[in-house]
Amino acid sequence: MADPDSPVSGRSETGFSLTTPHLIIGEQSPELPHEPQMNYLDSPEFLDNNWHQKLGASVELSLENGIDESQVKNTHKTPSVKFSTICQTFEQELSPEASFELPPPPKLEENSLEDCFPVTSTGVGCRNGEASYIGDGGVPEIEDIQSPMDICDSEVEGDYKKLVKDYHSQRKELEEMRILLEELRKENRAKSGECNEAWKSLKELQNELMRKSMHVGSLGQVKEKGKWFSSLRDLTRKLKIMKMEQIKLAEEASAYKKCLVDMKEMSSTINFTVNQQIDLNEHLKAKFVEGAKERKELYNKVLELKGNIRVFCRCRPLNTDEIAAGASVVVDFESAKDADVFKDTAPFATSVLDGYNVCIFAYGQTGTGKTFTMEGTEKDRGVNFRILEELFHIIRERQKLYRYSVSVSVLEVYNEQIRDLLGSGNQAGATAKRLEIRQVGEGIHHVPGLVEANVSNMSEVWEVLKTGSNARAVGSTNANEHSSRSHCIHCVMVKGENLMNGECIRSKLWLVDLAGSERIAKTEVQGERLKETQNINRSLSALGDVISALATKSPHVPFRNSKLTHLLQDSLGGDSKTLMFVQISPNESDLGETLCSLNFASRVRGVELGPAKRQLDTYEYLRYKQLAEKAKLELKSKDLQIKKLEETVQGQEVKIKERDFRNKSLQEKVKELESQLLIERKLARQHVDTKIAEQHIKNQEEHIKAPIRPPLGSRPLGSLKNVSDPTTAPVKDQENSIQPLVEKNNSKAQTQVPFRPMNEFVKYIDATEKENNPDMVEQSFLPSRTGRASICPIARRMPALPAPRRNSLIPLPSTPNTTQLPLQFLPLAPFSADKKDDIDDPEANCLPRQTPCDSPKATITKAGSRKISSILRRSIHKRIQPKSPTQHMKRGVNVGMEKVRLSIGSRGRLAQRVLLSNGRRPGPKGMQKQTQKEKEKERGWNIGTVGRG
Ligand SMILES: Nc1ncnc2c1ncn2[C@@H]1O[C@H](COP(=O)(O)OP(=O)(O)OP(=O)(O)O)[C@@H](O)[C@H]1O
Repeated sequence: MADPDSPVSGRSETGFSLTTPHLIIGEQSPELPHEPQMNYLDSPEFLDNNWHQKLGASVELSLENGIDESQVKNTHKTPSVKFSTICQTFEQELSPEASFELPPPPKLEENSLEDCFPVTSTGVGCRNGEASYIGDGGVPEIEDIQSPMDICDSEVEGDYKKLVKDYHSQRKELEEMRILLEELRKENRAKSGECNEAWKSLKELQNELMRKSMHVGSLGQVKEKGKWFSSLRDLTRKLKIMKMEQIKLAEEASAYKKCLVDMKEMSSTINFTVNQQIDLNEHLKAKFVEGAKERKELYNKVLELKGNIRVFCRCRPLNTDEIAAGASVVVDFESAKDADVFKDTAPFATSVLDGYNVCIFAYGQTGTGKTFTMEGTEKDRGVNFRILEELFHIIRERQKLYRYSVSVSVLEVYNEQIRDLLGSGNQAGATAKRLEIRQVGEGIHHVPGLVEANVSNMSEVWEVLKTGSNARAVGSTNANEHSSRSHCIHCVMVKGENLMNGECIRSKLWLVDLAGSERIAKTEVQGERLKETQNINRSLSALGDVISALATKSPHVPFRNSKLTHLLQDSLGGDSKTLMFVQISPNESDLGETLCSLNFASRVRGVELGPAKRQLDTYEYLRYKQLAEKAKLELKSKDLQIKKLEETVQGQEVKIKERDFRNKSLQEKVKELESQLLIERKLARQHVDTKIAEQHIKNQEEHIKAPIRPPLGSRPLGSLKNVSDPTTAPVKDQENSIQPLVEKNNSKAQTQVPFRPMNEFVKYIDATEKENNPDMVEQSFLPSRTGRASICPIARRMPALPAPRRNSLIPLPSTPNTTQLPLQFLPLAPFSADKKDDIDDPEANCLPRQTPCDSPKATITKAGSRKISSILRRSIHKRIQPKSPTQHMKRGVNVGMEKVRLSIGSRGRLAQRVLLSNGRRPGPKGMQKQTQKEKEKERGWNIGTVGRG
């Protein structure tokens, strides 16, 4: 509703309202003289004069945009409605809400004629030159007038009668005019009601149009379309990234596949070759092992046949002292002269390297040559050197098949004490370290802290042997005596590994130079020497006991009865080989000792140790077993790694397949979205095109069907006779009424406003690329695509601003741009009741002459107005959305239809409303923030309120 305080809407001088349909009262009031040369404002002739160009402003009316109040204030003049001063002059300021009602005619005074026409000599005249109503009773009839003979002559009488006659005629005409005026009032009331109804309907139409527009906008889903495009771009970008990743993964997978195939081929080839070699080696190994085993068995069988405890008796020759003393030789055997003792000793070296424990010791009386046999001299090497030499010789021979390590320890047992001859305690002044025997395993005894000198060649062996011999001599002032009262033991420890089958052995070679076995009674020693002799005899007796136990296969062997037997436990048992040298003296004086030694040798010789047992190195065996298990675990881990690698490759392949599937699904989704978008767009275009085409057709039909209502008030009161003349008046009026203004103007509109078909716009927006390209904004058709028309009474030429893109299909606000509008849509000229002012005003000549109210063509106008009203009602009831503006005029009532601008071609961008009237371009948010009052003003009617400036 209009603001009642507004001077325009509340107290409009024209009686028009911004929000209500208005009535236009023609310029020709009854008292105005008829000027045939003046044209009506809305006549085609007048329009041809381009009078609107002289007008200062025009306002375009539409439902969506009203006229700014300030603009209305400044740009129009509101005429007042005036009727003839003869009849009545009034200025009625009509309220915008109230219907247009003419004020009631003034009551005629019955006696006014007498006042107006006093019976004087001057006759009837007008007061102040204005006509007055004369009552019926106050007007004398011609017959009733008495001729004043004294004051009037015949000439005056004639004038008087003529005046009376004119008075009567004018009185009749006045009555007719009153009747006509009453009819017009009634018709005015009816039209006002219709206009109100039409206004209400138009408001409903406006709301409906807004809903439709919003619906169309929602159909387009313009906002969502932007989101869709952004989502499409994101999806496209993600798709590209995923495609790149897919390509990389595919390349990696193919490389993995190739590598895997190559690796498989290589591994299969290598495995085949390795398997072949393994089979061959296994075959050779088996053969070799069988051969070696056979050799060992045969060799061991030979040794067994010879006896595991072999006893050699060696008799030294008489020395120079004995020869000088004339000692006799009691021992005589041919082999005693054979010095080649070591020939049968060398095979024990092979047994040591094969893993057998060997014990070689020399037993005999003091000075019989035990040390000479075991150690020898530099020119004549003893058993120790020779057997070690033989040992390293065999090692060299077996170096391709076996790997050996040899270490040598030198110790002595003196008075039942073990002494390390290679240790630091053997130096002068040093305290000898006491060593103990420990059993570290089943049948394995070890002396903790005993120095083990690693040797790899005979020079090293010789150095070790020499060191031990020197250490043994340091401990006594008399080296010969000391050596006779202690057991000197060389322990050669051999560790061997069979390189073919990994078999390891750990064996010992005991080389023992025993103390002299003299009888105590013979030596008659006392004190410390007796103690030494007792210890020596005890140890030798223990050795005899052990050998006796072994010979009798006693379950208990007393190895621990002495340090000597305890040390030699590993090599005196049934698992070892033993060689004993029995040293005897050939001197007759030593015969008893020689017999004792031979008896002892006889007992040892009779011992059957049984088959020897190989000393396998269980430690190395366990170690290699652990290594084998570790290798198996590593092999399993490698297999697991290979399996994991294969699983990884398979997983990558699965991922690639999943990504391929995902890419395909995304591509299909993108295609679906694009197709859906195109369909939505086409539907929106078709909908809008259909609406536009329907509205255009209906508007054309309405313009064709709507007859023009003859203007009212085109004649003065005095021209009533022309009305009565049916032969002349209709001819002239026919010129204005035959061709409706709307129709004429519509023909011009068709030439001036070529409504472009929407297909022209659609062809620019079909390309999807242009949708996404913001730079591709339509340019050429934007100013003309508006297709807007105005029903404003006055148009003003304004340069057309380039229409920006729209965000929606919401109808745009109106614009005063009328450069391309058809003339029937141009605003009407303002009505001015003041004729003088209008005449003086040069622009007033351009104003239309409205149909006077007293026009004899009132009946025709009424019929035309009824037709227009019926059309209007039908159009309202049909709720047609008027796109093209229409103009309906009926007896000064100018009913304008809103125009709707529908613009399409957002092409994927948010459309924007275009406000051409004031250059504003409010966005959707700005439009929403408008107050209801402003919306009503903008969407309201503003007919006749513009262009007056
Ligand atoms: N077969 C032999 N040929 C020549 N000389 C020998 C032989 N055997 C021993 N002799 C000489 O006999 C002497 C004594 O020898 P030897 O020291 O080896 O005897 P022994 O038994 O070790 O004495 P002891 O018990 O005191 O150690 C040495 O001078 C040595 O040269």
